[in-house]
Amino acid sequence: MGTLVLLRHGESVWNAEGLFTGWVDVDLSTTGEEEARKGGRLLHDADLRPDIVHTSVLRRAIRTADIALNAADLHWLPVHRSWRLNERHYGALQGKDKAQTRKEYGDDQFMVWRRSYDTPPPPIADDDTYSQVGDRRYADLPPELMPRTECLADVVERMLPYWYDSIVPDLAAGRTVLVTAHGNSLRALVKHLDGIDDATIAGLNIPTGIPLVYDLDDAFRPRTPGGTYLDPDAAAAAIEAVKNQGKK
Ligand SMILES: O=C(O)[C@H](O)COP(=O)(O)O
Repeated sequence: MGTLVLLRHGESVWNAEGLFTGWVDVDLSTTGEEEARKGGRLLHDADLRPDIVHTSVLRRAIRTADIALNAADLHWLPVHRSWRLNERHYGALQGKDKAQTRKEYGDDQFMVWRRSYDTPPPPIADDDTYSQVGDRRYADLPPELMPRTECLADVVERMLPYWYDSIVPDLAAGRTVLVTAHGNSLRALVKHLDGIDDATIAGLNIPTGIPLVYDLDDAFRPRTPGGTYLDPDAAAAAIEAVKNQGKK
């Protein structure tokens, strides 16, 4: 029931520099801003008109929604933000260079930290420059919910309440819903939607800035498994680039 559009934020400054980002609040690069505009134009050209937007509390997703909506002439839409749509907290890897980490710890450990379903990176110390402890935007979060690291299973667990409580009701009301979020929070959502098993999800990557459209049935399951990218060729190339991060 309803149409769901998923949009990963455009390239961020730290994506461009090859750094693990997680909950660090970095901005879009100029390439990322252009990707967001292109994402909005793709929506417009496909005649897809979201009625409502859900995004994280991180600047790269918020700005992507803003730029894309502006390009689609939908800048006036209501937007809801939640920490539950944030990127996966990357623990002590936040701020670290992906290629260097891969060299230092080896391919296997690197991939376990990036893509295993249930092994989180080591936790970040509260006094680390890239810790979010004390960040005002999380002041209302019960302390036991504030992550110091997360694996994808943790993201599924904290994202799903938002899916059921905030996004599904919009879909049930017949709205077209745009979710502008992050590589791993969207992987968590796609895992749920498509019923992907814990091992197979390791091979799924989400490209930046290309809308992925899901037509949902009455049980809020995709009519077309995997959904449809509005620019499939660009998506395939960008997916390959995400996969190869850290291999420079
Ligand atoms: O947080 C990050 O570093 C990226 O946005 C996602 O990174 P990944 O593709 O290495 O998980």
